[in-house]
Amino acid sequence: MHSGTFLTQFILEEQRSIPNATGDFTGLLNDIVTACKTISHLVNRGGLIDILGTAGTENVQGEGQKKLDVISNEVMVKSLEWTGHLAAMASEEVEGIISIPNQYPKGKYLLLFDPLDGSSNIDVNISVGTIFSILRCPDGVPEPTEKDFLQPGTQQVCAGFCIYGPTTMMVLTTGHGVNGFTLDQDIGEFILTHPNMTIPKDTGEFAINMSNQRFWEAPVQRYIEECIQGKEGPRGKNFNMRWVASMVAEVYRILTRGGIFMYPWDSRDPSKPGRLRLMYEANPMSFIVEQAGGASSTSQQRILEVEPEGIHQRVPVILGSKNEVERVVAYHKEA
Ligand SMILES: O=P(O)(O)OC[C@H]1O[C@](O)(COP(=O)(O)O)[C@@H](O)[C@@H]1O
Ligand SMILES: [Mg+2]
Ligand SMILES: [Mg+2]
Repeated sequence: MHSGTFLTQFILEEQRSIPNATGDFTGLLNDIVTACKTISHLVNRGGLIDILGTAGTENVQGEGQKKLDVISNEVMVKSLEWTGHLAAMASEEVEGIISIPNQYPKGKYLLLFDPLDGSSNIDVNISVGTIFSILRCPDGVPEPTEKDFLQPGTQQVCAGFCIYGPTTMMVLTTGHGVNGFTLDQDIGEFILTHPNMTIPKDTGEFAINMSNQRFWEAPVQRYIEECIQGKEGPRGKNFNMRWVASMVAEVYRILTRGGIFMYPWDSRDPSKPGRLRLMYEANPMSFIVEQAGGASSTSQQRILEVEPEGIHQRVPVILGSKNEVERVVAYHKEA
């Protein structure tokens, strides 16, 4: 595909490469694109319309919801429930499965999404995004339940994220590499601007929330300590650090210039396996990172092979440039 291709055309071309394709998948992706364009518009309006600040409610994670968490969740559900491509949905902001109202036809796909990623950055005008993962609904299941969603990340049909930053971009994979599209606000279309995004195997840039350092396990302490020691230390090279606190922005940076992003297990709340959610953050981002030549691990196993136990379960996340991720995993094995 040459740069300048419209996303709609790109999706249609992809569909043509799938034997007996019905157009269901293409239709679903177009619905998601429409929802993200709507959220992009709202995010961009910010203080001009009453969408900043807290909603005064809590989600299933026990986190305070921002108005935009609730609004973007509503936009996703309302844009997708009637179109006939989905059997059911699941969202970071909704405890149970979101079923398709009876008046609408059902489709063969399951959608999981984080409607607004990087919520702590909304009010301070830093990039946020939407993350999504598409699975097939098991055959013969008219009314999917949570267990039908509990498929390992290797079963994803498609994963993507939209980042609402200086430009609005959509990053997608259907298992044939990773492509980035920029929203042309003038014509309201996503245009292919970043074909075949790939992550360099090596990097000199790490991203982790350093304020949690005292709670990390020894292998993570060792890895970060060695990065900080730089040229004078065992790594013999200097490292730079970044932390945006929006996973979409961290992953987009890594897709653009490499790097390693870590949100490891920490002892702040030992009962919690991690901060980030497997089904609508770690799995879609891991599919994208691996398709771009990177790696993604819990420190013990490939994230995409984790057997899910619940739609809101959390996992430790270490992803990015392959050689660095493998080094962190090796430090855990040695420990
Ligand atoms: O506030 P912290 O500990 O730096 O965590 C930041 C992380 O939390 C998140 O904001 C969690 O996602 P949500 O905003 O969707 O809840 C990630 O995007 C980000 O990487
Ligand atoms: Mg998130
Ligand atoms: Mg979120």
